[in-house]
Amino acid sequence: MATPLIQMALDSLDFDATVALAEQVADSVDIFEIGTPCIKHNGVNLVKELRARFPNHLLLVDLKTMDAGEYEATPFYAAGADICTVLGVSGLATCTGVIKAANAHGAEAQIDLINVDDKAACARACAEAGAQIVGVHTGLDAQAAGHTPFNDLALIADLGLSVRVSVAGGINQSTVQDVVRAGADIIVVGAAIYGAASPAEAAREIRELVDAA
Ligand SMILES: O=C(CO)[C@H](O)[C@H](O)COP(=O)(O)O
Repeated sequence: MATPLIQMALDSLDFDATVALAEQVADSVDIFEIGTPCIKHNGVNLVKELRARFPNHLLLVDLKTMDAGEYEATPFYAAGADICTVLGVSGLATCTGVIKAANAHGAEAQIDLINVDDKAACARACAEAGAQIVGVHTGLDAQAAGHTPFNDLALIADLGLSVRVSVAGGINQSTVQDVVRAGADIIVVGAAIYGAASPAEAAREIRELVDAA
């Protein structure tokens, strides 16, 4: 199995702080995620800025699209996004719209399974529709209520679908090797890096743990 990719979630609202944080952790991560609050606050110009500064990193825009999939995602792919996210709860028509926009730009669509009741059925349907990535995701509010993504990751990874599986939701130094072993292809880390005293050092630790798993 290939070494999983590490995705750093940039969840600040501040444009300059987001760019500065990306600079600090760039050596240790593969994908920059522009988090949902961040992209809503800063818009497509932040995609262009990160694309220009980091031509060799993948760029995920966490749109969490809920409707008008193709229309909403198209300008972000055009600005340089490699991956945009769409909510599985939006339904297949919206997911298919984002997949269509991704394909038109030689890019990828990620279906976020957050709050989907039947995650296996949604993942299967979206894989059949051509999605490249499904995201197992315990959001920040669900984390605050004590939830974790680990059981859902095992469920989705064990389906053996022809999509990559991403996992997000409070992953940190003590759990990152477990999610590698559970079959995650993309590991998302936000607070464990940006909330650390040294984000650069925390990102290095995560990299070493993933590489050693
Ligand atoms: O998409 C998100 C919230 O909806 C976060 O970016 C994602 O959960 C990663 O952050 P953390 O590691 O802090 O959970």
